[in-house]
Amino acid sequence: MATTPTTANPSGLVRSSPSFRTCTGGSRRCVSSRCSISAPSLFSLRRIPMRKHPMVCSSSPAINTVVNSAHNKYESSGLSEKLDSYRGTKGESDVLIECRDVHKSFGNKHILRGVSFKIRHGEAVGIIGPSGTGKSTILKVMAGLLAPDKGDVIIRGKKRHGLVSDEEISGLRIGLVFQSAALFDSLTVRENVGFLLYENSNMPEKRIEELVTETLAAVGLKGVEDRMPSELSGGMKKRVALARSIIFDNTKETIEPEVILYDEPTAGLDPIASTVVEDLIRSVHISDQDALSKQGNIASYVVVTHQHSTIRRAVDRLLFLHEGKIVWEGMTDEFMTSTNPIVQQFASGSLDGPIKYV
Ligand SMILES: Nc1ncnc2c1ncn2[C@@H]1O[C@H](COP(=O)(O)OP(=O)(O)OP(=O)(O)O)[C@@H](O)[C@H]1O
Repeated sequence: MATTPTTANPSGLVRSSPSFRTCTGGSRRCVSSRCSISAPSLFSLRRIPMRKHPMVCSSSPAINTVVNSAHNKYESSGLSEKLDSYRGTKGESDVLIECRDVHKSFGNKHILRGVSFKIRHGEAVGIIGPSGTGKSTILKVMAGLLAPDKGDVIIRGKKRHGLVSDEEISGLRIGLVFQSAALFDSLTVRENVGFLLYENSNMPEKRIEELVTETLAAVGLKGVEDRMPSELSGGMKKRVALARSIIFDNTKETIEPEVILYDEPTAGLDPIASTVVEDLIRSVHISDQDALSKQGNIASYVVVTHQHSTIRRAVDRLLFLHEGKIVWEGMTDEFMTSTNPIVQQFASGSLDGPIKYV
């Protein structure tokens, strides 16, 4: 991806639920697009030894957090509605995240130019498109790491103002799993996976340890709790990152649904390791069962990917992003037979067609 985070920037820990917040009250948030952890929150860690505290993102380039509060008309292309009627789900009650006419620029580069779509409860959605077209950017906007310059992000019917914060609308947890896995190098696998619980929950350490072991087993990893990230293969790191994103405080009275956003989860893996990760992504979804034969608890997920195998195995519906807009959307099986020239060129990998590489 264009913005691979360093291991010091655990972007995969973004959560939108107060119970999982990464920022504690009054602390200065690091607003780097790669980091959602506030320095004081890290330094106030109670249960991870001080000497092991991960380096905090030191650069915090200001992000333009101005949200145009004027009502932006939803410039629907009509595609969402077509799909809604196709799937017989016209209601709004199952929409967990909606991006409505989202625009985002970096300097004079206009990356997102009016992106609109909805993620519904139970969906497995892929975002595909040429390099540099803004796929990672839209994931960060959905996660609340970047604020749109214009347009809205609506979480379960409520507009999010600015970046994800302590005051984030409760009712939905959002996990973001970065391509690089973004594990803390100086922490063990156990500490990485249990990080947010050690920091933010009142769960006894013993219970967190058990939960970490259980969650690692759910992603097919056993006996790696005491290993350091440097002792893991690339595929194992991705599975640890996945475990970190699905672990949650199950002692709470109310457990909100969770959406996970995966940024190129199979990039850099061999075909078999890719299959393992693709199947894991499916297995933690509510429609499936994890490695412990327990029903998954992830309500919906969104995967940014370039890999055909990931599209085939892990995704039901696709959004095609090109030049900052959704130019096509459809079910996965419609992708290869689409007559849309942009889709055809992308699917075939041809140099000839509307997509120009400079
Ligand atoms: N924080 C940032 N500051 C400046 N430019 C950025 C920032 N984040 C992304 N960009 C630029 O925005 C564009 C889109 O980046 P993004 O990573 O979203 O693309 P992508 O579609 O995910 O690409 P790829 O498929 O190659 O990973 C790129 O030109 C990138 O350099």
